[in-house]
Order: sequence, then C-alpha cells, then structure tokens
Amino acid sequence: MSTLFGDELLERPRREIAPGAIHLPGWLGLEQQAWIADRFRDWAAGPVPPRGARIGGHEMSVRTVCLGWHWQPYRYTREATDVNGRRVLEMPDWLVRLGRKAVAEAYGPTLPDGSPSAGYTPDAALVNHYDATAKMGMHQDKDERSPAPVVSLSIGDDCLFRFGNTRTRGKPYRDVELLSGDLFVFGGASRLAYHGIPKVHAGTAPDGCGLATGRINITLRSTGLDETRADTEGARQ
Ligand SMILES: O=C(O)CCC(=O)C(=O)O
Ligand SMILES: [Fe+2]
Repeated sequence: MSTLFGDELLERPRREIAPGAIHLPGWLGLEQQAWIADRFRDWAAGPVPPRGARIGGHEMSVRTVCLGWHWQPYRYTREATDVNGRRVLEMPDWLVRLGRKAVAEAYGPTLPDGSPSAGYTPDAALVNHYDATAKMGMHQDKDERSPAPVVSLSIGDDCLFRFGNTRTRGKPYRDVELLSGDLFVFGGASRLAYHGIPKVHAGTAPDGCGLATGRINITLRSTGLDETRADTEGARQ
C-alpha cells in the first residue's frame, strides 16, 4: 500500500547492517520489479533450466539459474556441466548497469576496495527462486576471486535475511526483513560475511511486483575469472 509520504520508506530507512553491508529498502519500483520478474521467466525458459544445486548429496530447496557464468558447488564454469552441459546465457548489459547504479547509491563514487563505483562490472548473476518452503543455509559467497561487492535484489514474497560475521555461521548476526524491491549490497569488511535465508513469508508478495507467490533474488558478482580459464576452482575453497 503506498501513501502520500511513502511511510513504508520512512519506517524502513537505509541502514548499514555491518561495515560495508548496506540495506536500501524499496530501491526498485513495482514496474521495474515486474519487468525483472518477466526476464526471470525468459531466463528460466533458456538453455539451462533453474535447478537446485547439490551440496553434500542434498539438493538445495532454492532453484537457481545463472547468467554470465554458471555457479555450481564450488566453482564457476561457462557450461552448466552439472545440469545439461549447455552454455549459460550472457550477462545482460542492463543488469551490469543496474549493478553499477546500486553500488554507487550504496557507497558513493568509491567502493570499499578503493576502486571507482563507475568501474563495477559484475560478470555473473545467480538468480534464485524460492517457493514457500525454500530456505538457504548460512554460507559465504567465496567462489569469486575479486573483492568487488555483491549486489542483491529481491522481488516477490518477503523473507528473513540473516546477515552474520566473517568467522562463523553462528552469532553474532543481524536479522533483516527483505521486501520486494529491496537492495542489499555487501562488500569491504563484510564481503565474506556468512548469510542465509531462514524463512520466506509466503503470500506477502505485493500486487504488481510480477510474482503472485514465491521470491526471486538476484545476486551480481564479479568472478575475477578471465575468458581463457573456462573451468576454475573457487579461489578460497
Ligand atoms: O536470497 C537471498 O537473498 C540470498 C541469496 C544468496 O545468498 C546467494 O545466492 O548466495
Ligand atoms: Fe550468498
């Protein structure tokens, strides 16, 4: 429900959740969310279908389709060798530019690693789909060789996002509600913080966001890999 003074934004101000970890509520408008939800449907109908990655013999409840580079535990490849062997779709230019805008709004002209926001060029997107019961356990995003921040966009149902520390999966952590349209960026001292999604609040997706139910999350990453290394183990395993 929108109000004259955008009460929902007044109640949910921009916050630095941990050093370098910034939550910008309501960053995407409903029309933008709906447009991105349509793109998700295009990507899901592309060469590599969304799949639950297998970790330690268990299939993740979250289903993921990748752009640019395919992520599988625990490496990036151009071809989805753990799905159907096909090459993933290219990273769209609009998504790179959206990521650049996101880091500029989160950090200003300079990223925590000292590089210019204008040079932020993520080369992979992991697009996750959560149904009502899907969760994601506490983990670090550490298969990238670049220190560049991760940009996270949420569309659809609200969820509980747990953002922790860089040492352990447990406390201390902070719980943040991510709503449709929210942006969360983590870089600098928080780049390797553990995080996860303990719960999706089914049926909370706002009208007009492009998803009747369920949740999409897009994370943009800079792999730090180059074209010639088509199959590379994660640097920090
Ligand atoms: O769904 C989210 O908000 C987080 C996703 C995530 O942590 C990941 O894809 O690595
Ligand atoms: Fe993650």
